[in-house]
Amino acid sequence: MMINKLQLNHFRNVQAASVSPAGGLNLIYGANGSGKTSFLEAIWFLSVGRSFRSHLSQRIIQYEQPNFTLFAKLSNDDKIGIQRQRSGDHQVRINGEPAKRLADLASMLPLQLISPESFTLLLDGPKARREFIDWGAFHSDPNFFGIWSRFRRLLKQRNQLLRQQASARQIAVWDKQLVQYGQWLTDARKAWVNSLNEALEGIISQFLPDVPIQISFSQGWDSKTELDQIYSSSLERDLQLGYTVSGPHKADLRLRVNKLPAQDSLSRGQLKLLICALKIAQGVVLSRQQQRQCIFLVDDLASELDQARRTLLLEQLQQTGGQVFVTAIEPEQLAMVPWDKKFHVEQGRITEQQD
Ligand SMILES: Nc1ncnc2c1ncn2[C@@H]1O[C@H](COP(=O)(O)OP(=O)(O)OP(=O)(O)O)[C@@H](O)[C@H]1O
Repeated sequence: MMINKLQLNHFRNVQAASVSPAGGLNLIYGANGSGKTSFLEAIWFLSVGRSFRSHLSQRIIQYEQPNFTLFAKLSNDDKIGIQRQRSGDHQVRINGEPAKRLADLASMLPLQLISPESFTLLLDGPKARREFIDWGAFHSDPNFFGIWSRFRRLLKQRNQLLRQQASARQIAVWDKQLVQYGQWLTDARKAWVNSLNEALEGIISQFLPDVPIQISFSQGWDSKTELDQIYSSSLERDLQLGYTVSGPHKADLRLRVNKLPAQDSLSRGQLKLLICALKIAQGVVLSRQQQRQCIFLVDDLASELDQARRTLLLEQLQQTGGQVFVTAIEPEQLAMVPWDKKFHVEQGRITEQQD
């Protein structure tokens, strides 16, 4: 999937912009504070329905404006429109009709973002890595979202019962369904991680050839024990604590170098390369399994990477065959690949540059 046309109105410092990006490599360049990240943020918003920088959508509306509007026309002619009011009201339209759920946007526009915020994938707790695995499982199976949502609701209900000190019999009623959905989720996650590992091998051998990285899936409970036994055997402890300690909601992706957590062993540049490898692998698996291309947004590609690694990263992104948006301060920083289109951003004005 790619974006053929993108329009932004009153989005951060962009008053109005209409661009037709290339299907391949797009460079977005301009000085600090010109609006490059805002451009990527707008694309992200169209897929996820929120920002990757601020939890408050009001902050994204251009100062003194009542709302912002985003519109994208995709390569299959689908259209996505989002308008957000300062009051908090918002409208999301897909092909002119109100969208039923935000997940529909995500499945229309699979995206991977590589930005300074992406370091949370390795530096923060397991939540970000779980979301990372679930991105793949979500795109690989249309049933994933429904089952994942039901699992979360059931877990919430179980935790509520635990806090209310409900009887074991009452809780067991919920556990039966929780086990069913939880096991399904876990199998879907395992399958995705297996495919991801295959794709990762090749990419990591290029990005970090001398670093022995081990990647393993941790399902969230002792793998030698069945999930129903986990829920029943830990019931007493769960009741004492008032929440469910183990289960698929604790799943994680473990990344180790010489048996140590990757974040404790790798340099900042190596961590960035590992994150890039993980994100590119997501797109590679998606296109292998679903014959769908993922869009890559790369904010400040040049930072923390030497010239050789910048070239390698750009080449790998290009090889995915997906649409790529990369930001840089100066185009000379990334002159090693032929850009399909270049856009200059200056004080929120976005203009396509001809060579
Ligand atoms: N709601 C808003 N209304 C108007 N301007 C805003 C709003 N929010 C942020 N800005 C401004 O928009 C500009 C664009 O920020 P952005 O982060 O997109 O720049 P950038 O080109 O990525 O910069 P850098 O190279 O420093 O990362 C900044 O100058 C910021 O102060």
